[in-house]
Amino acid sequence: MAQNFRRSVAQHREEIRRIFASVLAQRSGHVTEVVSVYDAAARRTSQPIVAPTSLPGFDNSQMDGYAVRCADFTGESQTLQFAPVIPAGTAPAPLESGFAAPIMTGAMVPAGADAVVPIEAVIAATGTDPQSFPDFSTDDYLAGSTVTLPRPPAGQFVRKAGSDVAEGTLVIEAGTRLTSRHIGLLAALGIPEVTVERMPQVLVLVTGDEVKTPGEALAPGQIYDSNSAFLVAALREIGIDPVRVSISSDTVAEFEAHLDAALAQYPDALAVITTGGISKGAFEVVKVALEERGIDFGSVAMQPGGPQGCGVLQGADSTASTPVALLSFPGNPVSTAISFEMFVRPILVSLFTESHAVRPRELRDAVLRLDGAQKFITSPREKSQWRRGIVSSDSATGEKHVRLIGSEQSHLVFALAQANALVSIPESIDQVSDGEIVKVLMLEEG
Ligand SMILES: Nc1nc2c(c(=O)[nH]1)N[C@H]1C(S)=C(S)[C@@H](COP(=O)(O)OP(=O)(O)OC[C@H]3O[C@@H](n4cnc5c(N)ncnc54)[C@H](O)[C@@H]3O)O[C@H]1N2
Ligand code: MOO
Repeated sequence: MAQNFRRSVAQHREEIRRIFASVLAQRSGHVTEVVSVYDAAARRTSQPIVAPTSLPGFDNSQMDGYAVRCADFTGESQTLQFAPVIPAGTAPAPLESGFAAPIMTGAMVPAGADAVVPIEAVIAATGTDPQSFPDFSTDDYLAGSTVTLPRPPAGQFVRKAGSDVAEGTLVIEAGTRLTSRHIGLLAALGIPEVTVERMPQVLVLVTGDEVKTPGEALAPGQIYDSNSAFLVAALREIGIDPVRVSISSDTVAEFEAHLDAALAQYPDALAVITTGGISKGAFEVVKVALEERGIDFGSVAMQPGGPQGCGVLQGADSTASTPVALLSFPGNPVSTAISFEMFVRPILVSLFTESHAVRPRELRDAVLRLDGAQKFITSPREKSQWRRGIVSSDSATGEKHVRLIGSEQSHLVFALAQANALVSIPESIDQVSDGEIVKVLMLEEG
């Protein structure tokens, strides 16, 4: 039976955590997918990766210089004839005794050569610049020219095949979260694709007769849908795979049709987030449709974002073959954004990502700086209020200050976009004065 709850933010967050845990517990293992190495950063490998080749793949030069045979050196230096130049990316002929082959960094060391003498070490012959190579545009330099080089230790500046990775080495274990450094290694090994765990899919379904997609023409009374754009972007930021379902009108049948079609199309979806249609109006489509399916609606002592719904959509009541978490957020854009910060980000980050880039954000202290003559702000007692703020650091003391931007109203998308923090005014407090320390939740690192 659906319930009308009243909860604190912490209680509602725990309820949503429990919902995700129960949905996950009813799924078997990870679904995997193959992705291009270029798209694999931050993904978790589902198979061990073994080097298909050695790195380097062939002996190559670490320096621009001359490939030589050490055995040719009878004294501390040796004058040698020019062999043809070896640019990177070519397969050289074996180096004959008595010759030195000009060789570029990364070029294959020819058979027979066992050291490279860098160009800087060339011993000057009268009237020559030892620091530069001859003109390779014609073969003239091959005609009887010589170069005098100091004796190198065997192996000098030769990067041996396999000295980095030997073919067959286990380079990345299953279950590794791929960093950019892993991605570079995979590409170096010539691996174009990797099998990774599929990130959970979250379906985003917004409602409202008045809500249109940017790019469409607006009739009087209509507005653009910003909630789905926000949610898709916010989910992507934490590595979740969002699916924007088309906008539903405020009719129950249409909402149900959209929901069921989306669940059928994405049978592995972990969750659905809806926005709008859950408060006290005459057309609360989401609430009406989902209460029938066992989703609870009620209020959380929070502003914005008071009206909330959550639960598990069970297969028996919908086309969902596996249980799906369902979260319903209020339609106001700032209410949706703050609901995401409170009830989605911390839970999905802790369940699915370990990257420090998306760590759950922590509350920090900042000194409230009110504008002008304003001495204090008020907040409804018994509600956790989240105001939008801009936090900056005092350049001399390093102390953090926060200035409020916009009011407490939940339609102010410009103020939200300008904010870099949410300012907490807890349930127990109904007034905060200029200069008091408040807790801030940073929306951007800094
Ligand atoms: N009599 C009462 N009225 C309202 C109450 C209340 O307690 N008593 N609560 C208010 C609060 S708080 C909120 S929040 C909203 C929640 O309403 P709904 O979730 O039912 O959302 P809607 O009515 O559908 O829309 C609210 C608001 O947001 C705009 N909206 C909706 N969807 C989008 C979207 N995708 N992108 C951008 N903006 C959207 C919509 O046009 C409305 O302006 O209820 C209050 N009312
Ligand atoms: O709670 Mo509503 O979410 O303030 O605007």
